[in-house]
Amino acid sequence: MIEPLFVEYPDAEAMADSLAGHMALTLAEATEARDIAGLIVSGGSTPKALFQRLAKRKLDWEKICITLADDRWVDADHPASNEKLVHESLLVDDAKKASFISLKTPAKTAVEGAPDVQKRLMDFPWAADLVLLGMGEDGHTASLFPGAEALNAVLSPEGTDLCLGLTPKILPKDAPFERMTLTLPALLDSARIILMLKGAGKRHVYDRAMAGTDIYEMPIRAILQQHEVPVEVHWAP
Ligand SMILES: O=C(O)[C@H](O)[C@@H](O)[C@H](O)[C@H](O)COP(=O)(O)O
Repeated sequence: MIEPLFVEYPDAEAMADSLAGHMALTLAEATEARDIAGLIVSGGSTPKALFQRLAKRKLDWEKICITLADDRWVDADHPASNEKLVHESLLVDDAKKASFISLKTPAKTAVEGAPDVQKRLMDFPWAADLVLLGMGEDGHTASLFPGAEALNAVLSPEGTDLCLGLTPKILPKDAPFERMTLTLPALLDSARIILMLKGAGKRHVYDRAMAGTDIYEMPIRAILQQHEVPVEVHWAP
């Protein structure tokens, strides 16, 4: 196994500053090389400071297409919506010119909404130039939750779906909702993956993920232990 590059920062601000620089450079290179860039970002609480810094970068934002690695099945104005976070923290100022593909439809459930989201995602400029992921303390990433009924389907390397609706077996207290998630093959259809982690707890979870191989127990392993896409792990206390 090739170990991911592990970068450690003194604090969360330093991590956000540095990652905003790295991501801006990758996006600038992509818009220059192929006139379009594809960026997949995660929600949750960790990336907000990074989004605010990235939004201030001078980039050809109109050539950048952004979507989410996953979202909670709530309306885009709901406080728990990842789309809301992206609209308020990343798609501001100049970055407003970027195009955004939402993972939410008016369908009642994410499972019912998945075919429409799949159609929208066909317009994303695959392969993604950059995927920004987070990780939960249970070892999930995007919404690839351990124990979820649809986990087999979302992790299947032969799967042809870009996204699927899924309900976490244990609903996270801060966001107890059904999810729409990109599948593992969609997340791996990318040139570079950045995993952004904050706090001692996640450092411990990361070490545990690297110490075992069962991707069903800790789905983040399917990202950390694959050989197709280079992964960098960025951590701050
Ligand atoms: O919608 C979500 O919850 C995510 O996209 C999820 O995969 C997130 O990245 C991790 O749960 C970490 O979340 P925190 O940054 O809030 O710790």
